[in-house]
Amino acid sequence: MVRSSTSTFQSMEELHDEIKLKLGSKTLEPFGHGGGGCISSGQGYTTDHGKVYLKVNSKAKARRMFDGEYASLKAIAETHTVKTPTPMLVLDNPSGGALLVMEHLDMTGLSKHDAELGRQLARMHLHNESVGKQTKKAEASVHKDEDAVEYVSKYGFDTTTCCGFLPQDNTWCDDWPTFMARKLSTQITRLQEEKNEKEAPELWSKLQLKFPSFFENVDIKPALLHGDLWGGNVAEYADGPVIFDPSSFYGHAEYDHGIATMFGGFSHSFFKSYHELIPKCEGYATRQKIYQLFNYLNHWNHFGGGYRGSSVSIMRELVAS
Ligand SMILES: Nc1ncnc2c1ncn2[C@@H]1O[C@H](COP(=O)(O)OP(=O)(O)OP(=O)(O)O)[C@@H](O)[C@H]1O
Repeated sequence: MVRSSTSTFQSMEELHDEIKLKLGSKTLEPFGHGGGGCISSGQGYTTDHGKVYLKVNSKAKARRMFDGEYASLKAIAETHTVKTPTPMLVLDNPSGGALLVMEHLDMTGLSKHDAELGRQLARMHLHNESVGKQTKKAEASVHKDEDAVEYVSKYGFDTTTCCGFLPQDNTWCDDWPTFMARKLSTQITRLQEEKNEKEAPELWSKLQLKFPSFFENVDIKPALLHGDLWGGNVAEYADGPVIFDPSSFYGHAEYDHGIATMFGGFSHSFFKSYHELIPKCEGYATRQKIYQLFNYLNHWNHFGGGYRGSSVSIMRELVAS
């Protein structure tokens, strides 16, 4: 992986020359149709070392978004549990915004590898815990491994990551309910300030009081999360399942199921194989509402009032529970 500086370029040609230099490739030729998702556009290119995918966004804060995606892809890849495109470069774009260069994968919709993705996601969620167990064993041993991966004992991430294009406050926190309440609070404050919303803040002030009760009797260990695991961010390629476009942080493993169950795309086999490795804990269904609430609020902040009804009704339900 090659990380860039924050230099800017005079033209697209210069930008392409910079990418070629950083990738050590003489060629950089577009292929196929350009594409992209709701937030950014993208294009595949051939290089001397294989195919790469350039994800481009012209927003002023695109650099922060792509730095977060780069760090997330890297963290997931380092668990060796589930395939993600290898991130290569983040560069400022001369015409505004930024771009992310990553490995190109020929992806198709998730179908025959759905159960395998369930297993692999569970292994990714368990990875930090297993690092913790190995660390304890190593502490008791006389042979020290200087290169051993370190256990993460808090909730958060070293880099700001964006769910959509809005930044998530990943400042490290010792306690999951506090971290999760802060995530919700940030969304509510934005609605209050930017959309003059009144009812959601009132409901949140009531919900906050009972918030810790939703997490009683659950042993929550920090797990590396994808952070935006909707059906549009999972796929399969020739060798198995793929997850992409993450906005990672260390949090409660159940969090990744929140958005996964909002828009479909995940089968019974996916959840069955996941729960064979991480069984459901008491209170799972209620906590799913909390994790979905974050995503409804985040969609409301991104895309407008179409998500207001779902957000407010979940809050009312949780307040009354
Ligand atoms: N590494 C890659 N290789 C090949 N195609 C890719 C790659 N990354 C993304 N794509 C294609 O681009 C599409 C959109 O990608 P992505 O989800 O990263 O965009 P986005 O605008 O950030 O997302 P979203 O729609 O989730 O908000 C994917 O569905 C896929 O078809």
